Amino acid sequence: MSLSMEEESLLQSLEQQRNWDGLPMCKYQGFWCPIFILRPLLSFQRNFKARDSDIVLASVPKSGTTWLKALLFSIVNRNNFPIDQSPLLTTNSHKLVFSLECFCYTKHDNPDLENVPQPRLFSTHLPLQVLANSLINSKCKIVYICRNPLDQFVSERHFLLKKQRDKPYGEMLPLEEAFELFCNGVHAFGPFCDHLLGYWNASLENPDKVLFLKYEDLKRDPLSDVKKIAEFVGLPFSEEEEKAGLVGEISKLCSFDKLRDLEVNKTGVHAGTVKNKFFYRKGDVGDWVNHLTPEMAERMKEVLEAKLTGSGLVLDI
Ligand SMILES: Nc1ncnc2c1ncn2[C@@H]1O[C@H](COP(=O)(O)OS(=O)(=O)O)[C@@H](OP(=O)(O)O)[C@H]1O
Repeated sequence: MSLSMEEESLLQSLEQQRNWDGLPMCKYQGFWCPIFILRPLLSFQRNFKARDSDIVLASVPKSGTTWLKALLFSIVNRNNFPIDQSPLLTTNSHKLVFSLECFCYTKHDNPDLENVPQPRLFSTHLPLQVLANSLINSKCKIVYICRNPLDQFVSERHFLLKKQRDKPYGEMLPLEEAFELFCNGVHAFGPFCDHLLGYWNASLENPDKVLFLKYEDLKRDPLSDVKKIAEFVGLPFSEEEEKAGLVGEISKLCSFDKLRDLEVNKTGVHAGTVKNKFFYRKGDVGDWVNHLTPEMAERMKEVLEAKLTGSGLVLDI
């Protein structure tokens, strides 16, 4: 759908810049919004009606979204499907948990979301400050995941390079230039520090509303985070479930190796354009050392110190 005249004139009033792969972006309410998201975002802000039972997964791209979608779906639906018949075995998690701005609101201004199975699971890469008021004011839950920004940057760059081979927007910037833009917060849905801080502060102010997770913790001890997520969304594992090993089974089903090796994730395509296999690369913590210099890591440490000091948020880099 194209922009209305009003939206077009809003766009013309906004600062614009290209992402590292040439994708056009505009600065809307403090964040770098890919322009193709602007209309869906405005529709979402205007029309989304949250339910108290909704669960929304939020993240900066490449922070563990695909993984957390699989975990959340499995936790919430554990009484609907036995593990060996999970829809995840034949369907990519992006098709089981819909993105609000990249899917639900892309074709319709006011899509019918009434029939999404209860509790409705959605995802978003949007920063907290632009979420629909209805979502903020309801009792719905937000599960946020963040990641070491160096790993996230490397992951995003690889993803864009692969995507670009299929559908180029323009020239891909050299690594150093892309990194400098990233450090300055210029990337899709950035600045990442503001994104993190928005949800981090909300999780401190209202821990029943926002659960703040780290990719690295999830890697280190998935069982503990799976239990934490279940409790947070009001579906704690019973003693019997724990004894039966269900927490471990869900973690194993959603593990990187298991999901990457499924036929659907080796050959399928997401939203008609992105190959599912692009969502599974290495799934490692600390892979940035193979791609970035110690000087780049130092630069990132300075950025984090300047932005996060005093917030209580510490990222392991
Ligand atoms: N199950 C599981 N376990 C651990 N890690 C996983 C898993 N699934 C995907 N990944 C890794 O997550 C990175 C992709 O991030 P996102 O899923 O947030 O991407 S997206 O925003 O949805 O496009 C990307 O990280 P990198 O490998 O570092 O590129 C994926 O490989």
